[in-house]
Amino acid sequence: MFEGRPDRDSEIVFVGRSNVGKSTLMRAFTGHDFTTGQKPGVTRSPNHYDWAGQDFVFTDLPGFGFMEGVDEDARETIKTDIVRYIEDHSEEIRAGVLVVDGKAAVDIIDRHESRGEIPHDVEMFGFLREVGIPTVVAVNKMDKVDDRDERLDALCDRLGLPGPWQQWRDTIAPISAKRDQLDPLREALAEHLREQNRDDLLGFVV
Ligand SMILES: Nc1nc2c(ncn2[C@@H]2O[C@H](COP(=O)(O)OP(=O)(O)OP(=O)(O)O)[C@@H](O)[C@H]2O)c(=O)[nH]1
Ligand SMILES: [Mg+2]
Repeated sequence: MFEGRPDRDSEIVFVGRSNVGKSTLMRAFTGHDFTTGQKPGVTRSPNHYDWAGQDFVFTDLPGFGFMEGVDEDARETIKTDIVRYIEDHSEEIRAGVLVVDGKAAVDIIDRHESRGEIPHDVEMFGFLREVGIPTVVAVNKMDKVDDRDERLDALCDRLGLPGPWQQWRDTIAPISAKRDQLDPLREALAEHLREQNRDDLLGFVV
């Protein structure tokens, strides 16, 4: 199980498959240099980041799904731990950021579905919403995507959100963490905080 969470009343979590850019995003939001890597599975236990005297913490959770050199059992354990962590802290989690790779996500989802499996991203999106956590899908690596609107509409479709994607701006945020193009995500998170009357936390996301 994951230990060492700072005792904070508000939290925003980054979740997603391996190698989608969660740690890169965390660095962009906090200015702190977390380990990121070419190899999936770099982050194996949560990275927490908080500020002295502030009742808020960002958490970068380990990636799930395929990881080279990590066997099936270990992957399942990581995923179970992530689910449990989110359930245990659902009261504190003001928003969940499900990070996906904008170029690869739809193909991976379709591949799993064609095999009769539930795709990790679809499962995690449903789970976060079921637990009652306002969720933003950060569609990352958009710098690599040419057919932007088509990709985003297809992703909405797979997540059960009727298109066009533009009507889901508080849920679908196309970004490039690497290029520091994060405004759609910052705005979506700000909207969710405002809805919860937590304007006091806006400074952490915008
Ligand atoms: N092209 C592009 N690459 C990116 C972007 N964001 C992250 N990457 C790259 O994707 C790779 C994985 O990034 P990480 O931040 O380590 O991914 P992660 O989701 O934390 O991975 P795990 O810890 O394994 O779950 C790195 O090589 C990043 O530089 C982006 O917006 N565009
Ligand atoms: Mg990471």
